[in-house]
Amino acid sequence: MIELRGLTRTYDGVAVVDDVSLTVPSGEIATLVGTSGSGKTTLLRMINRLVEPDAGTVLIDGVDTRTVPVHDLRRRIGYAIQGDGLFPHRTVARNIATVPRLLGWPKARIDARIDELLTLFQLDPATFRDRMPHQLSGGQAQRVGVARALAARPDLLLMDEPFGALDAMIRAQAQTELRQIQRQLGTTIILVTHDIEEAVRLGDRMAVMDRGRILQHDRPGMVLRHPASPFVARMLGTAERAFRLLSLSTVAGIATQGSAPGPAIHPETTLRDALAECLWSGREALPIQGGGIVTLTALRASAAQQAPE
Ligand SMILES: Nc1ncnc2c1ncn2[C@@H]1O[C@H](COP(=O)(O)OP(=O)(O)OP(=O)(O)O)[C@@H](O)[C@H]1O
Repeated sequence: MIELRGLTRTYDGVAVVDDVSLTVPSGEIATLVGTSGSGKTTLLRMINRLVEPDAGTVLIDGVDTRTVPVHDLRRRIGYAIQGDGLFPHRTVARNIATVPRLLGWPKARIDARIDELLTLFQLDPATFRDRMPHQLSGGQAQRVGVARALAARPDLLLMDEPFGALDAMIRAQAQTELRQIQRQLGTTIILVTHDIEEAVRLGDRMAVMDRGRILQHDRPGMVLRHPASPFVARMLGTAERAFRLLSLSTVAGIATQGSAPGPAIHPETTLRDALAECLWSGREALPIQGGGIVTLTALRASAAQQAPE
């Protein structure tokens, strides 16, 4: 579990992070969204002490991070940033190996880990292991950046816009991969993003920041249904809220028996995507792979049920 208590950081007399407290239970993903300059990156960097707080404490599993030598702390915490932050003169393999080498892992274990991570991120090890960062596309470099952050299996992973340079398709894929990896390893993740969709999709809880303060911190469904203020509602995109809520559930939950014409959809398809498919193809119902159908009526009923009173 990670606990931030009363964290404050001031620059030029302005508190850019202002008395922020936040608890993230172990094995959860907390997403952090907010206006530009609201202090998200500063808050994240106070956790691994790349920025020292002026006040407040960070506890990781009950241990005050000030009592841990900074280099030990940074080795234990994965950190993936926008851009990728790769060392330009090191191969992909050497980049991924950075922390395992510092920790003194045997070479065979490091090599196996590099191949495992490259495969996980759909980068063929034989092709990519010896490439230099400038020989990668932006999206490939970002995936290597995330692989490097995960290399030593950190319990805590801090991510600052890690998927910013990915196109929509690879981005969705990278998000799914991150979720799978996180579930497998039980990693606790704090992820800063500008993408509300990403925050809703990935966050067990999401925090909304403005001017150094957290305005709301709750399950995405709760934030969408009950934004704490008109400002939060605007941030979430007032007109988009209904669709974002629909993207939190899959058709498996509202499937009924029956048959319907046309191509079948996957049971994990979100209600939002199913609605789009109904509208786009002009169908009143869609067959689901493996049996059952989802109807437009059920989609509308589900949307109405989720709407705030
Ligand atoms: N080293 C610094 N010196 C002075 N001011 C700083 C420093 N680092 C950050 N700031 C200021 O602190 C505020 C918060 O910055 P921060 O990068 O944490 O915001 P952010 O929410 O991550 O922004 P964005 O979404 O635009 O990336 C900004 O006004 C920024 O200009």
